[in-house]
Amino acid sequence: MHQLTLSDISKALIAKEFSSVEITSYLLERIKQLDPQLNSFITVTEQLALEQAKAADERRAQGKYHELLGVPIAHKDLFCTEGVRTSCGSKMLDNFFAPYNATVVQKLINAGCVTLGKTNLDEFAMGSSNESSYYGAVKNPWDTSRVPGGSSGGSAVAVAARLVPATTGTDTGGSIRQPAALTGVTGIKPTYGRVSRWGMIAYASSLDQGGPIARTAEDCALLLQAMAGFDPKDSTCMSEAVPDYYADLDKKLTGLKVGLPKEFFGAGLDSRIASLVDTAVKELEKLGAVVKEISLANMEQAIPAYYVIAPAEASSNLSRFDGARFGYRCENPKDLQDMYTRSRTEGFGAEVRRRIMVGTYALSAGYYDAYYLQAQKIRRLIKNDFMQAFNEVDVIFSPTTPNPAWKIGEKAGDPVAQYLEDVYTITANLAGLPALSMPIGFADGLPVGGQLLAPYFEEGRLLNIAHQYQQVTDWHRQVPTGF
Ligand SMILES: NC(=O)C[C@H](N)C(=O)O
Repeated sequence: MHQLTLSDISKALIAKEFSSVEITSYLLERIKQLDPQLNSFITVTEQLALEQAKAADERRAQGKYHELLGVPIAHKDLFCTEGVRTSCGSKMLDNFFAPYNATVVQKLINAGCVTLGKTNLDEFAMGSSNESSYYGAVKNPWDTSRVPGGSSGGSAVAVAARLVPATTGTDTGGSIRQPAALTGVTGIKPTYGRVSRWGMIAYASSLDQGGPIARTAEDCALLLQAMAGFDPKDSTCMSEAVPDYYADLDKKLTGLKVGLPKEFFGAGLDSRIASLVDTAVKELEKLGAVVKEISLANMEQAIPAYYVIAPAEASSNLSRFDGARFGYRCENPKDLQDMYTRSRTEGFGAEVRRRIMVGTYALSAGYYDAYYLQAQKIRRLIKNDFMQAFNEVDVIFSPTTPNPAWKIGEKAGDPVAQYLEDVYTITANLAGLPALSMPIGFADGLPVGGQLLAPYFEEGRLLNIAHQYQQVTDWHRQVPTGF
């Protein structure tokens, strides 16, 4: 049963081959047995899941219909879930039980999804390896001595290890696509404003975007359909109508113009990944695509710009965690100042503290012009590069990451080495564009992802291309040994 995809499960539930309670109990048991070696869940909501599954079966018996009715999923533990711990991977929120559901969570509940639990992540989504979680590192099921990527590492691993057919994730600089690539699954970061951020604990508000992680593009389409759409509670959420992603999946790719940005294939790219991207491009050509070299000239500036803007926004967003209103408070504070200082020092891990300090510095008087303002100017140049490229091509293709999964601990002492792993993913966030990662092969047994980027609100195009690619390849069907 665990090898079934989200859409297989949806169809089987509709055909009454099994009930939601049956598939839910089965997966809960599987999580119990297998997750101790992976650590992909922070909280398993067994009782809630069984109640929701029972309710879904009852709704179905009454003739109610939704593709997702009774389908089990899990949420990255930074989406607020009513009455359930929402930790953000931090000691700071270890005792925080959200009093309400994030819009994404509520929309999926309304559709009839069953919540199996909350998945592990880098603390406050800051990281590319899932090692910074207060709840411990997540292991990659393809090689448990390696990282799964981050920050949505738990979400990607739970899908890759067949513990759950699909999960939600969030992506600020690659947090959906990079772990999807490193674990051999499919994930899409929608256009900024496509999915509501209400109830998603904020990291960098101008970059954060929620999206689905699943085994196939088809499953991502199903889930995104239910997640996307206008929300009056998020002022940056767009009112653009949500197209039928599922209906577009079967479109042929004849004449599709695919751009290969030359800057994404330079120094630093693992040669095994370069050759897998090459093979994937040939596959797209066989499907009718026309390939063209393009240039995204300012891409080299993306990492420095992102690692000023994201920490700057984080330093502001995380100021609310002061020991007074939310989460962790230190023992026996001497006075108010001592409470703030010790609660924050003890409640946040090293990487979060580093980013708060970098961000506070970049925003402080005298340095604002030198760093933050410059970074914003680069951001605009990167967006302009994309706009120009999309005058020439329909979609851009690149590697998702420069390297496959590395050993746990290997880059732990060198934050910049980790930041460099985001080199191909962060431009989409800086420009606000939709981007998808799909499995395109293996480098010595480790999964490799290919990234597709499209113009604003063209999520349907990305899902269509990935779906067509997945009809003629079987990388997404490979299963890690033992799962
Ligand atoms: N949140 C993300 O998208 C991950 C990114 N590597 C970061 O640490 O900012």
